Formats: sequence, structure tokens, C-alpha cells
Amino acid sequence: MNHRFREQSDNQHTLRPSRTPPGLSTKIMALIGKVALVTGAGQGLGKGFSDILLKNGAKVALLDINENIGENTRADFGKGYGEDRVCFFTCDVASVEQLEDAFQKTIERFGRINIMSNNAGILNETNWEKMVAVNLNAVIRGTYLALQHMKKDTGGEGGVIVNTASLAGLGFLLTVPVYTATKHGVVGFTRAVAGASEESGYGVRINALCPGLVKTALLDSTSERHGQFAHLSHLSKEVVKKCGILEVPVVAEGFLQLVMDEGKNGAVMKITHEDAFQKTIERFGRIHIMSNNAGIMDETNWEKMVAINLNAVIQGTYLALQHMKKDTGGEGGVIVNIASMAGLAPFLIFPVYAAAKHAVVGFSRSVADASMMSGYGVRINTLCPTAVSTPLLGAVADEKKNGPFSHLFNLIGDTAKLRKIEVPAVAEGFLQLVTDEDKNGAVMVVKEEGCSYVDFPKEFMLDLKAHIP
Ligand SMILES: NC(=O)c1ccc[n+]([C@@H]2O[C@H](COP(=O)([O-])OP(=O)(O)OC[C@H]3O[C@@H](n4cnc5c(N)ncnc54)[C@H](O)[C@@H]3O)[C@@H](O)[C@H]2O)c1
Ligand SMILES: CCCCC[C@H](O)CC\C=C/C=C/C=C/[C@@H](O)[C@@H](O)CCCC(=O)O
Repeated sequence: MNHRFREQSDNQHTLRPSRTPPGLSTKIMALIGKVALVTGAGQGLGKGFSDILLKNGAKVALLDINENIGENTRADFGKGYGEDRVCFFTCDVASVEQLEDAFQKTIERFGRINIMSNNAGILNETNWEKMVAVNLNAVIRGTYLALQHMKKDTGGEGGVIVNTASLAGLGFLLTVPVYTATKHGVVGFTRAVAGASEESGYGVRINALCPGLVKTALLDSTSERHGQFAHLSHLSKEVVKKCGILEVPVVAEGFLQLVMDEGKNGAVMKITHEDAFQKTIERFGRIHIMSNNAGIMDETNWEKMVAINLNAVIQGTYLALQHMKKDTGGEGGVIVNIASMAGLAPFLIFPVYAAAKHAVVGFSRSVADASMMSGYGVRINTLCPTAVSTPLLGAVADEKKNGPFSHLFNLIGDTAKLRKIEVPAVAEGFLQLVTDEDKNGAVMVVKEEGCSYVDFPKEFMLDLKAHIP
């Protein structure tokens, strides 16, 4: 299934026009050396958020009320990312003293705080006062404490706060009215305090994340957790059926966007299943062939180019695998990822385009082997055409899209004179990769002379077995 990261806009209730354009802005917060504090980090979403922050170079203080799971997670991350980059503090976020103490200890350990994730949350409609204390009051307190440490007017370095709300913070769930209230509270508080921080020149962005149902322990519901409306729990099951269940890493990607995108303040990101795959299945019953073809050429807006030309190809491949792989009831199939000759050779003036396309080649060849070894019955091939006569090539002649090497623009000369092949020739090659059942991990070049397969030199093969003593 596909997923949708969408910024929620609510014109009627927006106090002023949103200052953040939809999609990624060009200013990205670098995470290397940044210090993050994540609550409820022992498992579930908090663990996923911590993981993605560590993966991107941040140091993370994990906070959780459960010492056992917190310590285990710290040990895992310590092994994977280095003991000096992660620590754990036992902390009940509903306790003012414990939360303040955890901030202090984080500063003592890492010297500062740049990123705060107010994520800890529970589902308990019976002890609803406790739920309000954890899901709402502690988010407010965590935000205020983080602001105190980060705000620039009192010597802080600025930073970003991401509050975990829920889709139930935008809509409602009949079985969990108080949970719904706490999450609406988080959304409202976040939007208001984000505006206040901006007006006050604090240099701290504050955003809210609203995922639908996510596969975590929070969903192991008991009737006690559903309180007096437990008899309506069949209605929750209907919601689950309608919404589907998200995986933690998908939500973590959305979280990372809210952290890194310097253009986002007061943003409310909704994460639900995108229904492109679902709609295709509803219409045709199944999917056998996936072509990850969408791409752009823009060295100036290179982050966006990487997101489309590489990240989306990875995402599309994984989603297609989920639907097609035989071990979970799929019928098998084939995925063809569209790279370029620039995925095999250096490309003057377009180095990031070349990097993304090289990565598509490497990713597709690796995942093709992995799919075969896993018995998925899904082949994955790559197509590398030379210059094709389509509007994409307009970028070559567009100085604005040439990025830092636009001074070499004149070397290209007249693009009309560029040697190009036509779309049907590329389509022929594409069809071969789809239909030839012997081709998996194949990389096909399409040039004026026709189609040929790349024969990678044997010395560049990674023989894993040879590396195991
Ligand atoms: N799972 C979902 O479907 C879903 C959907 C939308 C939003 N959320 C929200 O995501 C957040 C994380 O939930 P999850 O799904 O990862 O749940 P989870 O139960 O897997 O993890 C929650 C973590 O928070 C910790 N925690 C609980 N109370 C705490 C407290 N008082 N102080 C410190 N830590 C505490 C727990 O020990 C646990 O490690 C919550 O705010 C939840 O409301 C969850
Ligand atoms: C009983 C399980 C409780 C889990 C709570 C989690 O936080 C997950 C909440 C997930 C789904 C909530 C769904 C709400 C659905 C409707 O109200 C929906 O129509 C909301 C749409 C909101 C919008 O699109 O703006």
C-alpha cells in the first residue's frame, strides 16, 4: 500500500494564512551533531523516531516510563550507532519533576537540546484523568520546557518540536472520546504555540503529526482501555478496516520531514494510507507489473529531485513487493525502475541527477537478488536510456535548473541538436524487461544502436560468502 503525507489545512479555523508552502521547502535542517529528546522512546513510534534521527546523524536521549524496554532499546541503538550517541533516562512524563530532571540530564550528557519529540501517549478511557495528564498536559509541559532550553532570545540555539497527535486529533473515534479530546488538544495547542514562537522570534518550530492506526502496542486494546463505550468496539474494527494499519517506519519518515524541513512551523501532518495501490486493486483486483518511472531534472532543487528520482523509487518498489510477493499471498510479478545512462556514467552539470540514477541502479540490482533469495517471485530490472525526446530534456537548456554548475551551461550548446532517441524505442526495451522471465537484476541500456544489457565486471561483484570466514 502507498501512504499519504499531507499537510492538513483548515481554512475556517486557521488564524492566519499558512506561511509554509505545501511540499518540502528548500531549507533543510542538518541533523549531524544535533541533540534530540524523545519521550515514549522505548518502543513503537518513539523508538522509530529515535532510530531515524540516529540514522541521520543526531544524538538521542530516550525517555520512557518503562525502564526495561528503554534500557533494551538504548543497548540496541548503542551497538548500532555508537554508545556515545544515545542515552536512556527513566521518566514518567506526567511527573513535572521527572520531566524537568530528564531535560537537565540530557543537557549534562550532550550539552544542548535541538529537537524535542513529545510522543509518549496511552489509551485508557477508564483512567481518563491519567490519559489527559500523559497525552495532553505532558505534551504542553514538554513543549514549554523545550522552548525554555531552545529559544534564541535567552541564548538557546533554536530548534524544532514535534508533537505526536493522531488522526483522532482531526476526526473522532466513538469508542475513545477522551483520547480523541487529548489529541484535538495537542493539535490546537501546537498550532497556537507555533504561531506564538514565530511572533516572539524564538527560532523554534513546532509541528504536529497525525498518523492513522499504526502497528504498535497501543493498539492491543482491552475493554478496560475502551471504558464505558467498550460495547461499541465493533465500530473501531470498522475504522481499522477502512484505514488499514501503518508501519512505524512510514510514520517515522513523516516525522523526519517535520523535523528537517525548515519551512514547516505550525504544520499538521496527516499520515494515512495512500490509495493509489488500493484503488488499482479495487479496480483490477491485483497488480503484477510496477514501473517506477516518475522523475525530474533540477539540480537547483536537488532535495526534491532526490525525493522523486530515488526515494519514491525505493518506496514504490517496497510497496509493489508487499502486494506482489508470493510468501504473503501475492501472485509474483515484475518491477521495472527507470534510471538513465546517467546512472552508469558521470553527467556534466547534473551530478545529483547522476547520483540518484546510480543509486536506482544499485538499489534495483540489490533488491532483485534479495527478492530472488527470499522466494518472492518478483523480478526487479532497471532501464537506462540515453537522451530521449521528451520535455524532461528541457532542463538541460534551462540555466535555472543547472544548479551550481550553471557556469558550464554554454558547453551544452543547442539542445535541439542533441542526439536523442524516440519514446517507442525505449518502450520496446521496457517490454523486454517486463516479459523476459529470465531477467532479474538486469540493467538494460537503450541507445541509438538499440538495446543491450550491461555486463558488470566480475571483480565488482560482492560475494558475501567469501567475506564470511
Ligand atoms: N499506534 C497508533 O495507532 C497511533 C496512532 C496515532 C497516534 N499514536 C500516538 O503515538 C504515540 C506513541 O504511541 P505508540 O503507538 O508508539 O504506543 P506504544 O504503546 O507502542 O509506545 C508508547 C511508549 O510510551 C511509553 N509511555 C507510556 N506512558 C508514559 C509516561 N507516562 N511517560 C513516559 N513514557 C510513557 C510506553 O512505555 C511506551 O514505550 C502516542 O502519543 C499515541 O497516542 C499512536
Ligand atoms: C481504538 C483505537 C484507538 C487508536 C487511536 C490511534 O491514535 C489511531 C487513531 C486512528 C484513526 C482515527 C480515525 C478517525 C477517523 C475519522 O474520524 C476520520 O473520518 C477522520 C478524518 C480526519 C480528516 O481527514 O481530517
